[in-house]
Amino acid sequence: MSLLKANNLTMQFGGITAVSDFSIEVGENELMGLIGPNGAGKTTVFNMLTGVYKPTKGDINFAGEDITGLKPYDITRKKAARTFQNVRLFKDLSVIDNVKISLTYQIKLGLFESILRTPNYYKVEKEIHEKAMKILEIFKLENKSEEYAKNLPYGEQRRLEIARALAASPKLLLLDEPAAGMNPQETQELMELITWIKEEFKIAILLIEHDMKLVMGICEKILVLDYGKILTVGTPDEVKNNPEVIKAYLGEEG
Ligand SMILES: Nc1ncnc2c1ncn2[C@@H]1O[C@H](COP(=O)(O)OP(=O)(O)OP(=O)(O)O)[C@@H](O)[C@H]1O
Repeated sequence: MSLLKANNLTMQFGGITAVSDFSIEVGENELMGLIGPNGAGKTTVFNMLTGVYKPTKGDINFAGEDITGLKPYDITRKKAARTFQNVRLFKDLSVIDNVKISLTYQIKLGLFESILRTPNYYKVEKEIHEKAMKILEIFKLENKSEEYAKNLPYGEQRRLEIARALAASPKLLLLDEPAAGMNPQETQELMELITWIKEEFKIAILLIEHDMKLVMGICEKILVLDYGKILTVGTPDEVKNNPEVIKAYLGEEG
């Protein structure tokens, strides 16, 4: 069954059509890649799917509900969480607090309980702490839990961003160039981690990535965008051997 189904999404900025007639279906436990040359419209697609932009046309259905036009906050609550191309962390908070923020979104503690610090308040606080530490362990950041997010090396900041998104217990995780700026070894480790997350948490993942090795190595299906339009959708092998895809990429280099 498809978890995400978007039909004929179009995004215009003034006279520019950044994306036109974009449709996508992502299954409940599918790992899908969104690729395309620079400026093809990948981030614009993410921005429409996560409520940053309201599509000029088209509709988005997520987990059986129409989410077209909802705000990012509401879409995260409906369990679609994302990361950004440029890392967006709370840089002046500790590593663990970045994760805790996502977790507290989901916990309903009354104002009364928070102000009076009732026994339930401490119980919930402890649970949040333990859950946050577990998530940090997955991303091998448990020893850095008290460091400022801004002091982490770049590769670890990227991992922390994914950790924070995962803390929102998403059904769909949208990753915008998760391996950007990582060295080959970090990229390899991330590939394995993304596949593991998909299997362990039984979630769907949609990722934008320029690193072809990463995309081809882990995605079950790949959607190729070019000049705001879908060029093709298929398995890594189908996409790799598609002459139009080869032309679009060679065109970029030439
Ligand atoms: N807010 C905006 N206002 C005007 N034009 C925009 C806006 N956002 C994106 N665009 C334009 O839409 C087109 C697609 O941009 P987008 O960033 O989605 O591409 P991309 O495939 O993510 O590129 P890259 O791989 O370089 O990140 C570009 O021509 C871009 O200039």
